[in-house]
Amino acid sequence: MSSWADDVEEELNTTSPPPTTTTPSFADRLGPKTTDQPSSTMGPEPTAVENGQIQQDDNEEVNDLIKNQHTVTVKLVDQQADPNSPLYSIKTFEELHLSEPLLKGLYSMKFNKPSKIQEKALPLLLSNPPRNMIGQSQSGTGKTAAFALTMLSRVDPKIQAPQAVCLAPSRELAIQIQDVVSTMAKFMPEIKIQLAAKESVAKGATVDAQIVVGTPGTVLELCKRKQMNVSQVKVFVLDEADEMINQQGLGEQSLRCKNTVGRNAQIVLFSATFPEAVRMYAQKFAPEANQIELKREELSVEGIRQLWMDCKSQSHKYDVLAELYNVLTIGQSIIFARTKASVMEIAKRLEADGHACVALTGDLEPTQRDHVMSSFRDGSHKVLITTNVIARGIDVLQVNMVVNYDMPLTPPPESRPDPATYLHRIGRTGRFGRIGVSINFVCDERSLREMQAIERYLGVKMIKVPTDDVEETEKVIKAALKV
Ligand SMILES: Nc1ncnc2c1ncn2[C@@H]1O[C@H](COP(=O)(O)OP(=O)(O)OP(=O)(O)O)[C@@H](O)[C@H]1O
Repeated sequence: MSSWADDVEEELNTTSPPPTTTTPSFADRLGPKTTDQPSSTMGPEPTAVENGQIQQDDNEEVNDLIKNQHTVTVKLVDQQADPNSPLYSIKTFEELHLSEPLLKGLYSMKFNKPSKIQEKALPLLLSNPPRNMIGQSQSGTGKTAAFALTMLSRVDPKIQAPQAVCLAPSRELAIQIQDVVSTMAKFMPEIKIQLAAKESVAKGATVDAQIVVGTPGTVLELCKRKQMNVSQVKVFVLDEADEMINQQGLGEQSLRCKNTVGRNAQIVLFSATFPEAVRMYAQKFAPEANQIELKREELSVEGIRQLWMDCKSQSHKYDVLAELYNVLTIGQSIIFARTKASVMEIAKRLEADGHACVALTGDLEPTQRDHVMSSFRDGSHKVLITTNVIARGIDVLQVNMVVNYDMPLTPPPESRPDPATYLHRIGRTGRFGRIGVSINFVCDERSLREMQAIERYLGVKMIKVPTDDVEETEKVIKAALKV
């Protein structure tokens, strides 16, 4: 009989990659670039900037807002499941019969009531026998807690080996998830949570934590080196699952990880976006899964005011950004540029012009990345310039502005407008019912069309603010942010 390590080796050699080339991308489904008419799946007309209704208030109020914003479609695999059953959706965490220490952990995080996705997903995630899940809800609505609770509820503290594995697309997100799970497990000292990202596990050390949160490359590497035995894994989670299964490289690694943990694990896929073609693949990845789905017109987070600025040229974009520095530092801001080189260039120029900021790209060493991220999280830096590397999942509540310095595009050679990445980028603000502002910089016909394609796809109308009247623009932004 082959050992688990042999199985891993075999998987690494034999598993075929997911259909990254045959699966049409999200952008493939965009309408023609030149059409001005909205698509028939347009959502409600966007609200005006000054109509921002969502208050940045206490958790209670925010929670109600989250719960009441949208209806979600729940597709149950088990058609016998009774939608009127009290377990179909829950109003309190107590109804889940979680262990006392886990409930204490939740309350210590001030999670007094479940959000809508938690309310719908948790009873399904925790039911027995375990069922796979494909869960979707808008950015910042509490998906992490849903899968964190699932992992913490299913592991046996007496077994000192990995029983739940959660994979994320970036080091920063894996660290954040590990932090959330650890905080939630604060009163469960017998449960260990291990980060599995570059340089987080010493060479030769054995991973004996019950829960492992990491990036797929490192997890595979640890399995291959026999530092981690995944034969007892009961829950396998992919956060940002559409990206994890569909992006070249990541998709292949995620599939190998899934095949390595074996057939019996409960597969849990979560994301704010599941483009249709990727959803079909997700259904193969997590067979017979219960599904919680959003309609296209529900994808946008209502608390985020989406603005745009008509810059004269590429170089004018920098001047406009520098002029906005005052409003960028009201709270915290993330500026997304397309390439690592432009991220570094923008950061260098801002610093030279006396505007403090930090830059994060995949080129930095892990320790540098951690340093940048913690200086942003602790507020010592208020402006972060980055690429798509942290477009997803990052939860820094003080971020109230996001700038798309360059519009998001799918990877080359297609390089088409990418509504999914757009949603994830702007979703770094407006977390859990808070107010946020996003600004798109447009500087020519092409970038205008890219933005319009995203507008049409999402059924939103972005509001133009002037580039030659900083005071007016500041006024609009401050009104939107209610400051
Ligand atoms: N039940 C709850 N009560 C209060 N706050 C909550 C609750 N659930 C989650 N939160 C908070 O909401 C914020 C957003 O949660 P989370 O990061 O899980 O969102 P997400 O849905 O995973 O977003 P994304 O799609 O961007 O990854 C976090 O700061 C989290 O602490």
